Amino acid sequence: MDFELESYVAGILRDIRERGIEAVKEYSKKFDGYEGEFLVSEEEFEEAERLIPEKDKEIIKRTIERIRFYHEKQLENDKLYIKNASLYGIIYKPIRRIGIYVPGGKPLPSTLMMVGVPAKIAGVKEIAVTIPPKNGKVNPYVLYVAKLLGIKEVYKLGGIQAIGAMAYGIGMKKVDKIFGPGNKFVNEAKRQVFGVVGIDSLAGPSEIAVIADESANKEYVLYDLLSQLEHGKDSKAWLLTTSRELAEYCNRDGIEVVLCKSLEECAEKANEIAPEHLEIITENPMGLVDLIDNAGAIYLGEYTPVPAADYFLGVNHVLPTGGAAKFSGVLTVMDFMKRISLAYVSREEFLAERYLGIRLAEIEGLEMHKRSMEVRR
Ligand SMILES: NC(=O)c1ccc[n+]([C@@H]2O[C@H](COP(=O)([O-])OP(=O)(O)OC[C@H]3O[C@@H](n4cnc5c(N)ncnc54)[C@H](O)[C@@H]3O)[C@@H](O)[C@H]2O)c1
Ligand SMILES: N[C@H](CO)Cc1c[nH]c[nH+]1
Ligand SMILES: [Zn+2]
Repeated sequence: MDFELESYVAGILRDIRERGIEAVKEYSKKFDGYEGEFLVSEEEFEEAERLIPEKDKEIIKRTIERIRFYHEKQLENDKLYIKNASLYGIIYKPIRRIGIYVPGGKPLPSTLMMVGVPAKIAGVKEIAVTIPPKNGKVNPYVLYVAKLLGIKEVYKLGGIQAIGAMAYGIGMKKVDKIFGPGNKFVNEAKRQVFGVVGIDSLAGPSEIAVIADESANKEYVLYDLLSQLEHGKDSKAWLLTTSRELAEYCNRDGIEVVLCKSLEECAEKANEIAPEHLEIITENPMGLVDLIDNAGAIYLGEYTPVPAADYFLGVNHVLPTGGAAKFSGVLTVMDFMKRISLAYVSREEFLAERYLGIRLAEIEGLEMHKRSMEVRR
């Protein structure tokens, strides 16, 4: 836990809560050099669309199709059953209003695809998007993706101030849950507003761990490790290997190399790290899957590099980091839905079984609970 970061972010969030839009404006000016309207106008959407080459529009559409294909399979049906003429189960309802944070230090339109597509499949009605502006503008590809997904509410807001604005409803209608990854400031702000709103997961600075043996192609492994370090100075990369030669080849700045005696030891190291992404490039990658409990995503073999998953495989690239893969997982369609417990009990079953509740209410000393069940005829 980074206590300095915690109190730094808490101070800014408190200020935003207390001073509202004035504070949001000040932090936008300070951190993003932006002064002006936050909501993106219709003209800005149109200008963005004009800027994008037709070929790129096709790339984006095809990628969205692939992401949709993968995610449609995740939608769960209500689970209901009837017993003694009573109805029991779980029904699912989409969250009404969500906020999507799109990272903007290096703008990531692919992240809006990864969050927007499952949100739409789940049936979320209202979506607000925030992204830090660059030179006063939103990345045109992000606006084009928003347009394709039918999202009209995009705000030029980044960092802690974007999370505060979405959580407390400042300069926009409050959202019910915030989705999307970000740097350490964004991630910590999301962690701190949890409870005021929901959050998807702690999806902070990118990470990769690679388990590889002597059979792995050294160049492939090295580029995969470097790919995630490219996201920023807080990103992490680990190589867990049984090959001394590979260990030496990948011994570069930013890469933590662990030479292990066996692949089982590599797997156990991976479980301790709980990396966002775990690549397994060994002779028999499937053979290790059973040994892995903690990873946001597991990618097997030479042809499943993380960047392919980041962009075009269709799998989701919003994943837990910083060890959060020990208790949470990849973003799915069901993160955009709430479970609601449903019961419709028949008189016959109620009267036959209420003695259980009546006695338990006596054990707990809750008289009105007991009466509620007793008074019914
Ligand atoms: N885990 C995942 O699923 C996942 C997916 C995609 C990207 N990522 C990560 O998202 C991150 C994106 O980071 P980014 O920086 O490019 O964009 P970002 O939008 O997350 O952060 C940029 C914003 O941070 C704020 N900021 C910067 N310095 C600050 C300071 N000193 N104090 C307060 N606020 C400050 C500014 O408002 C700035 O606009 C990367 O670390 C990347 O690895 C993670
Ligand atoms: N690797 C990031 C997730 O950690 C996702 C991403 C987006 N663009 C490129 N990469
Ligand atoms: Zn990436």
